[in-house]
Amino acid sequence: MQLSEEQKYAVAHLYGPALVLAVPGSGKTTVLIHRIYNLINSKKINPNKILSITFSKASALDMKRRYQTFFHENSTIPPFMTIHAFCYEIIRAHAKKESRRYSLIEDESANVNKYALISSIYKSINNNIITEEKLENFFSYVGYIKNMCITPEEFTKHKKIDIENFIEIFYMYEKYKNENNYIDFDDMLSKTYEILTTNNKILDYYRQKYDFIQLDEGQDTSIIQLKIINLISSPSNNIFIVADDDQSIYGFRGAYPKQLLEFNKIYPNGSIYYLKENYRSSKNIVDASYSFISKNVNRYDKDIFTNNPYKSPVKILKFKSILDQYGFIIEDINKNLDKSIAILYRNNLSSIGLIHFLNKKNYKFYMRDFKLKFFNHWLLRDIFFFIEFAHNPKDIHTYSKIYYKKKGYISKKMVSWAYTNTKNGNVFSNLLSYPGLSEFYKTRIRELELDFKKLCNLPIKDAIDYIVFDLNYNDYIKENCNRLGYTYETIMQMVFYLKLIAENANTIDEFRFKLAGLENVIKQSSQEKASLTLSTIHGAKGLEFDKVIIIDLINGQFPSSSSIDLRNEGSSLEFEEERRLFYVGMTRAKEELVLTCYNVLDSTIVKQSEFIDELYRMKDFK
Ligand SMILES: Nc1ncnc2c1ncn2[C@@H]1O[C@H](COP(=O)(O)OP(=O)(O)OP(=O)(O)O)[C@@H](O)[C@H]1O
Repeated sequence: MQLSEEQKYAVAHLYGPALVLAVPGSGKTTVLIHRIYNLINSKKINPNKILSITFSKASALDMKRRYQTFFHENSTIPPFMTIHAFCYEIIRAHAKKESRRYSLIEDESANVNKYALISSIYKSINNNIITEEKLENFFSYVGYIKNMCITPEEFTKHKKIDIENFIEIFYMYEKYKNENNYIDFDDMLSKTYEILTTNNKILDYYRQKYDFIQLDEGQDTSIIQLKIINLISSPSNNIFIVADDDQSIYGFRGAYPKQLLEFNKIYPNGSIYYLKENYRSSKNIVDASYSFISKNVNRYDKDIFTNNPYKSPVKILKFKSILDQYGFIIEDINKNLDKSIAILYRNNLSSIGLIHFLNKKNYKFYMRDFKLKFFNHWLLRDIFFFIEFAHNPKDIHTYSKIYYKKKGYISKKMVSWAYTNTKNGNVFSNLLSYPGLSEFYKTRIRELELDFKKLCNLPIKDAIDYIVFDLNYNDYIKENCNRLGYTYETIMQMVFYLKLIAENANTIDEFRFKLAGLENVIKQSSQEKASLTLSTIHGAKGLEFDKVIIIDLINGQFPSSSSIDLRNEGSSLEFEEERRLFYVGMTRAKEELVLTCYNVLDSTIVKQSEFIDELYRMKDFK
């Protein structure tokens, strides 16, 4: 590969701080690995003295692989590490000196893990069980606080928090960890910073260990991360950062690209290099994505160009239904078997229906960063409870989990009565013997019994509809989804996927079997070597494909409903991050980019993404 003049200029940078501000596909990673090679081969620097810090484990491996393939290098490979791995090394070195041992509490299977710990602290303070969503939010807030170097009090001043007594729980969590030598991922950063600022010996050791530090994806570096890197690279300040502020997509975790804009304040003598040429994408894709991102207000304006030719126009396809969208994808994959294709989406959930379809047609795919939350979701558990109870109406235990989630006017008192007064009959006959029951209630209970008898005989797909709409589980969803951390639309999307999977399943065991099969396919797909990749856009950061299809472009999904609400209230930070995410998705494509949406999900009419409206207004995509 022949480096361009602007790339050569950056690669040749030797001493002192440097920031490379670059556009997508301009060779940031390429420059990083060439610079290492240059330092080692032309400047005879010891490879072990050049540390490259990446954002994720996957990119550390990717960069190492690219370095080896590019230079056929089998001698000493310089270190490529995530910031967390680097920090953990420092913590362990410090612990050894102090004869202490820290245990990591990230692993869910460990005896003491952060999830179990917070669940128990939450219960002791709020006398209530924390939901999975709140638990996830809790750690996301903690991550933000630690990465931004702020206090929980400062954090809650500006953020609406859905966790009761958050500050108290935060401090109890910190205290417990400190007293018992436990750390989580976020502590790796704060603890490292604490060690480096209080222990000169360790600081000096690491300053001497590395003469050059390179930082990839600088736009997603948080305040604490940059502080650590600044400390280690000082006083020589041989720090080389590559970044694109338009690709900053981890603001919710504390990424702080603004500090790049202040680079010259931190390092008045620092050099700034610009990489403006996109080598990856066709001219159509570069033009469309550039016009799109220019809508963001909070950004560096920069020139972007490509010498690549025009290829297929960017396509926007609107289907009648989500099923038509899947149909198109299958057809399209068949036509492009020789290409690398990525199907990208905003939320992990989007993959469920698609995987079901691909699996039915025996397509192999590689999947990145899937979380198996869907298969453990409360919606699924509730639906199983309903069907199981329909088959065993004597099972008061199961009934007690659903009686308040459906129509029927059954009170807690009545259920407790049925618990203790189990004659031999089913739950309904026990309920009917509740003392002083009026005719009104008796009629309702008899109706309910008939409802469950009917449910018992339905194929699973119809049973799901019957539970949601005839037994009014829908009302429970509407009233509770926000409290449980979901939009109503998301839950309805899940209901739809469950019905897709349940097709042709007549018994609950068949349904379980299908779900387990799908879960298995997903687990295996992370090991598959296939030309088709399925990924969230977050997971596809840094990658490239011949063809990219971004699916499910529905307003409320992408951009997310919370970002739209906040934008409408006057705060557009989150909305701009959604736009950057969309931009990252668009710029993964080399030759072809297809954006798809639909009118109807199940029987509900949905609205296409505002981003599609924006693109339509900018260009003629027909
Ligand atoms: N000088 C060059 N000539 C030809 N191809 C190049 C050149 N520099 C980089 N490329 C190619 O352009 C593509 C993008 O490069 P790279 O992945 O390094 O970009 P990037 O800036 O890190 O991308 P992004 O930030 O969008 O993930 C790769 O396929 C790379 O091989």
